[in-house]
Amino acid sequence: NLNMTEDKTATEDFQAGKYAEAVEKYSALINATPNFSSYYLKRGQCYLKSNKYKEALQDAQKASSLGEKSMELAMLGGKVATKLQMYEEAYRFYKIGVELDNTNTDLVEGLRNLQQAILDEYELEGGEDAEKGYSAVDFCSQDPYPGDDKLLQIEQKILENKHNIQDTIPWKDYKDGGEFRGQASEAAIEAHSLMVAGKLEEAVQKFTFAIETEPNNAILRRLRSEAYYIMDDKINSLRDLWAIPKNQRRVEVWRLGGQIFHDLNLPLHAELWFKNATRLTDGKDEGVKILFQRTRIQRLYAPLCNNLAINVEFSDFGKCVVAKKAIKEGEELFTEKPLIMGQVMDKDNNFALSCDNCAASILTAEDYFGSTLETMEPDLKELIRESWPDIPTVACDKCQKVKYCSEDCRRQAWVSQHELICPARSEATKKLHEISQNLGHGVAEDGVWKNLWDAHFSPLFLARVWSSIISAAKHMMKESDGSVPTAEQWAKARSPFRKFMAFGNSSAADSMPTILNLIREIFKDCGDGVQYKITDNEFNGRYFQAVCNLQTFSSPITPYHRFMTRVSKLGAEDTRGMRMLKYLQTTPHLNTYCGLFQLQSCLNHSCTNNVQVSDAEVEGYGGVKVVAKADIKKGDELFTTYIDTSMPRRLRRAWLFRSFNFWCHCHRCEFEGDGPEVCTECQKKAENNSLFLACGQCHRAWYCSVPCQKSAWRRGHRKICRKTKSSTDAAANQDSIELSNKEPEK
Ligand SMILES: C[S@@+](CC[C@H](N)C(=O)[O-])C[C@H]1O[C@@H](n2cnc3c(N)ncnc32)[C@H](O)[C@@H]1O
Repeated sequence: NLNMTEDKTATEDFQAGKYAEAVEKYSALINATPNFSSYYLKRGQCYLKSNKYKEALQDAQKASSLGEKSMELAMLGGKVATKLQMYEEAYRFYKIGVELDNTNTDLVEGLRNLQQAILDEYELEGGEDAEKGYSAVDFCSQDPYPGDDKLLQIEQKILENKHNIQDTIPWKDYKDGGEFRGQASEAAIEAHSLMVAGKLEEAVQKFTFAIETEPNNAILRRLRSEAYYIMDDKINSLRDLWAIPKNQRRVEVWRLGGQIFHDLNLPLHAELWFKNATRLTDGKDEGVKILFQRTRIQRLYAPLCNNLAINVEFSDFGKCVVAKKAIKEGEELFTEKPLIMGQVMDKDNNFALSCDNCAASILTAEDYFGSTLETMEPDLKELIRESWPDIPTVACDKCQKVKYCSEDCRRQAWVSQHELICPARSEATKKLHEISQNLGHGVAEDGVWKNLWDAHFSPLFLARVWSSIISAAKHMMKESDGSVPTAEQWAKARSPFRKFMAFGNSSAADSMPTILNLIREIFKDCGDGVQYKITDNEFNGRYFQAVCNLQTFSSPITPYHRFMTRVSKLGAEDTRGMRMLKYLQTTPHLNTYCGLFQLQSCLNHSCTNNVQVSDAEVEGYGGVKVVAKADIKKGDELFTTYIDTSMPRRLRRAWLFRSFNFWCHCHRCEFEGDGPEVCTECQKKAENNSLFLACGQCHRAWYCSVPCQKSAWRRGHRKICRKTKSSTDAAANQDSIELSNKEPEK
């Protein structure tokens, strides 16, 4: 009663515009009943009115973590998060409203403002003019992988035994061969002319004569090597390069040698030679760096693509997936289970109902039917007892919180990562689990409850990456009876994660200090005398690795589905099947996880994607499958989509930039325009308030003239031009409310 009176006077203060007084009263109410979401919501509204956006957002987040789901909350959180430029957070709040009533005019207005804010930021950053593609090769390292030295020795044996190329070739009394003398010089000039004229065999003969006269001339060797290479005689070509002493090999020598090793399928040598070419050019020769990455990507991924219709290659935007042969629409291209998986921040997830190691659902009949199970007809109960899959669910025996679908999964998880991050291990691990449960909220160092984490994946995911690296290194250390892991063991433990690129242009360490400190605390002492210090750089790197590569997925087949299958197989004479159906109306919610997938993460984004990534069960694990959405020609790149592609061009691009840090370079972005003010083809601006005409078919490109329209059509507009459907008309008119009710796929 006391609360009701206080609440009433606080509301009166609010209505009278006395926000400070109202805040005081709501704060007192919150102190008395800290778990009542409505007071946070009301106090948040007072803060909003007083332009105290941070405080308002904290209250909205607290109300949300207490289970509040109302239009008021959606509007409060959406508005203040937009003001604070926390667009993903704003979108999360507005989605609560969309689920309640997506026609609400305030909500539509709020979403429009959110779109505008994102677009404004895009313009502020310079929009199209500021776009600079990143250089993918610049953030791909050329460091060797652990074990590369041994592979190099094996290649060396192949070179000696199969190609008869020995390690050392005598090269005595070398004189710099800049000046050719007498006969050798004449022969060399003749040979060069023959080479230019395409008379390669004669050129080789002349070079051979010149080399016999002056055997230690590096230039002659290189030229003859080039002639051999054009004649496709790779071994002789290589012999000449090999004969040149290392300190005399110029960039062209290292590059050509790298190419030959690549062609001979000796990738370790190819990498070594390209690396030397990179060194000699101070890393300024993009071409040679790309050649290095092509070789490396092929050696790392060819074994994974052996029996598949796809290959992984290296393109301008880093790795990409390419069709090895023609692919038909609907064809399944590959399935994959994650290298590592973790939780995503979704309030609908209940992780007690799935296995923390393989994502399989561990839903019991009791979980699914709830109290109806008690009142069900006995023969149906019997059917459930007989046919609902029996899952030997176990909990971690230390924390009793994390659940697994089997003893095997429990053991696997413990050894591979859970031991170090089990909530029962320390105060820090406990806190990190709590923050994850509270969807990223918790008490910061300053004692204030706030949002501590700004990503759709849980901070536990990052902790899991480190714990799996440290666990692997410790395991190797123990196997070799060491007292600390060696540098090689650390490198081996980290190497699986090297496949995932990381790119970001902010500092996660600066914006999420509480989480960084907690994670540091967790790994400060990893047991057995092993310590791990996480630098800001490493934190940022792993964070952006997750941002750029994580894919959400669910384990799609639950005990409910298996039960359904069994029920559907009951004969027609068995009436239990029909009677059971009425209890099976609701499909259970599938917990969403995120994972790093080695092949799937090589798929680039396009706003006209030709493949679709969806959930799959892979060898008993939750995973993904990739299916062709259209016919794909041999050699074409495969693209997935990371966002809702019904948005108009500018918004798609701004959204991709904000969420994934890149400006989309897909075909559709190239051949669609932003509006009638600028010619999509030649970028000319319309003058005197006149606007350019739109493509009559798709209404998504505008041209200043017929020649521009024709040129665009020829260059590629025809590939993306589709008749605009009524549902996307709005998007074409910059009026895209689709944003509000479609969830980005990634
Ligand atoms: C999951 S990875 C895709 C594979 C990536 N190319 C690699 O080398 O690992 C996502 C990253 O690829 C790049 N990317 C993907 N699609 C792109 C596109 N349409 N335009 C520009 N960059 C793109 C971005 O850097 C993005 O963060």
